[in-house]
Amino acid sequence: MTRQDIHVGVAGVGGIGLANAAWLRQAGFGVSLWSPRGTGLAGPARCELHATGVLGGSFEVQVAASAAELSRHADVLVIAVPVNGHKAVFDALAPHLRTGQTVVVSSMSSLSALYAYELARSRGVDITVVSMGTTTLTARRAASNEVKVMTRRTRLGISALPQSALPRAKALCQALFGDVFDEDANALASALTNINPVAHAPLAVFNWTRIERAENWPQYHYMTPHVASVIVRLDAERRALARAFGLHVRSIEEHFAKSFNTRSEQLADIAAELHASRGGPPGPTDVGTRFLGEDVPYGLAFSSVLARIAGMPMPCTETMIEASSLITGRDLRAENDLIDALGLRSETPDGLLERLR
Ligand SMILES: NC(=O)C1=CN([C@@H]2O[C@H](COP(=O)(O)OP(=O)(O)OC[C@H]3O[C@@H](n4cnc5c(N)ncnc54)[C@H](OP(=O)(O)O)[C@@H]3O)[C@@H](O)[C@H]2O)C=CC1
Ligand SMILES: CC(C)(CO)C(=O)C(=O)O
Repeated sequence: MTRQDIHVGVAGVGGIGLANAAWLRQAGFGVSLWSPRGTGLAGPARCELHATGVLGGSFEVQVAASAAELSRHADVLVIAVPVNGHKAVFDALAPHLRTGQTVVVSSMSSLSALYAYELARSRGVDITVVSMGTTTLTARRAASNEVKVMTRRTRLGISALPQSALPRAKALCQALFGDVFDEDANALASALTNINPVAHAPLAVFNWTRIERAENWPQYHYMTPHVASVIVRLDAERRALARAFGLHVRSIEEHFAKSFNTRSEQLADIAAELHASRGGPPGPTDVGTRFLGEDVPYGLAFSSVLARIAGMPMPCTETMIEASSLITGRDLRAENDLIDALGLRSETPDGLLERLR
């Protein structure tokens, strides 16, 4: 099979969906894009996508009008929407999935990959679901068909459901995205590897007035030493939670070193280094930011439920969930639609690990 014979359907036309599409086209793969709620990119059936930054060029991609159309010709599906949309996107795709397809979830949180895998199996369809706890590229959408690609990560973790599919799934991802993948123990390790919740929630809460006034604030400059110290405490709880499930996940400092080649050891110094070298990205300027609206329900609140079933306390995580809910005026714990769909509250650690094999 040559690259032109492999067709990738990308769900999501935000920064990551467009960046993945541009990357895959320049690598020679066929690509279709789908805007799940229909607000981001509507027909015609083809469009020219423009990328700037670390990946530059113009690329022709196909535009799918529905989940059915996206899946019809796709060998691989890439899910590139905030986790708030994962269940809805999988529910829409489920009737159209075929045995043998691979679904790549990037980035994956809250075990959304397990939801997709079990949903397909309940319909008698055997797919492989690949989880990445982050993205291969970082990017921001500039217009409906324009993306600024900020960085390409040097290493990131990957896992597969079923676990036995990992060697084949890793080889496929290397063909698609390059030789940048390390193996995570399972999908829970990939979910807990996602450091956005521990980094983004304090950044957003402690810079809230900047967000509310829509100021231009370079986010690593405002990851000040005291804010960094809160992130480090949340990160310690995230790693302790992983250990309670017999898993090792790398620290936030290691994550930045692997993602962006930073050299400093302490998080506050890493933030200063990133600000000096990149000057950005700018922090969010919208009170609906996914830094709280995605990362608290699907990251911190998910961890809180897992901590309860593992019988361990997460005091800083709980405080941050409450502070985020208070400032947004939302019950962010209640916004996660995967926890109950996966039956996590009544699960046991061993039972959950068994489902991830
Ligand atoms: N951008 C980055 O550099 C990084 C992003 N990530 C993660 O990658 C994922 C994608 O990020 P990014 O592309 O920046 O996000 P965006 O917010 O830009 O994604 C927008 C896309 O997601 C779709 N979408 C949003 N909410 C929903 C929903 N509730 N249901 C269905 N579809 C929805 C939109 O659909 P429509 O077009 O129909 O409006 C649109 O296509 C997120 O989980 C993010 O946390 C992780 C690390 C870096
Ligand atoms: C680009 C980066 C690293 C900023 O926090 C990110 O992870 C995101 O936007 O989700």
